[in-house]
Amino acid sequence: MNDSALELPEGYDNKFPIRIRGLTNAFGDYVVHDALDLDVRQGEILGVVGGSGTGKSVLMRSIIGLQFPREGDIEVFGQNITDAEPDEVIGVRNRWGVLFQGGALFSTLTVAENVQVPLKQFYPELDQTLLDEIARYKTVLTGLPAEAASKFPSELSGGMKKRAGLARALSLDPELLFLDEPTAGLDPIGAAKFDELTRELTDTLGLTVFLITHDLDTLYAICDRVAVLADKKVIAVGTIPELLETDHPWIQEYFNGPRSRAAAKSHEGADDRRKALDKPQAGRA
Ligand SMILES: Nc1ncnc2c1ncn2[C@@H]1O[C@H](COP(=O)(O)OP(=O)(O)OP(=O)(O)O)[C@@H](O)[C@H]1O
Repeated sequence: MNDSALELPEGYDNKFPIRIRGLTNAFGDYVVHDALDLDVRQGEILGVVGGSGTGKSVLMRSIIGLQFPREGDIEVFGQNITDAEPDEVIGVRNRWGVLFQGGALFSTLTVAENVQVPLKQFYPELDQTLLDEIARYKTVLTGLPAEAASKFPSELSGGMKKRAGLARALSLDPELLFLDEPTAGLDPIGAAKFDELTRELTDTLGLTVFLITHDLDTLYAICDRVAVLADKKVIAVGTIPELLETDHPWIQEYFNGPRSRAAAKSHEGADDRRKALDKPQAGRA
């Protein structure tokens, strides 16, 4: 879909599809982020964690232009999107896909029609036959049966809705994928399958993934690095072993707690398996 190649700014080397510097977000007097910095590396799945209300979703919304920051710079593919007019960043906006919490599917549209929404928005010239073909392909790509394309969200299970939301997020062949708590509400088997799908699609499609989660299994199973939000900033970013070396109390409590240790144990070897698959080491600190 992205034939309308974005003119990358001179000097941009695509190592960091997202760079954030000095980001401040506030609602009235309530400051959510205060001079937050973050780099997301090309090709990685970056897990974003933090206590409830630390601003993970607000951070994601800032990057995709749904939250106007009070201060700071956000570059996506080398282009500063914070002070740009919507028209100026259209070439960036069609290079990302978003799976919002809960899927956020349009309930009156079928799965295929949901997948076609971004296509129609960015490529109004596409004819219906092609739109149907793309929607069917994206539906199957996310592990749904082809028949699911003609179903309405109310006819799908929770796991199927997530996959349908993912199909829509992938409709424009994005390079960047934003996932907001993708496994929330799924049973453990469904969650593990969704994790596997995320890893597989990331590797085969060459995606960079910004993944907000509370799911420790997801962090251990598929994330290359983890960014920790606390104290209005990203206080640390690295692999889980690297984070364990930091002495911030929240990080210690989070990753050394019994649930984290259980998740670590059940995913022992996940890192080695990823390396064995010869995954490029982008995203490794
Ligand atoms: N539109 C808004 N108006 C006012 N306050 C908001 C708005 N959106 C978010 N907030 C506040 O910003 C803070 C961060 O919210 P955010 O949803 O980003 O947290 P989060 O880290 O994603 O939390 P959770 O893990 O519970 O989903 C919260 O205190 C929230 O109440």
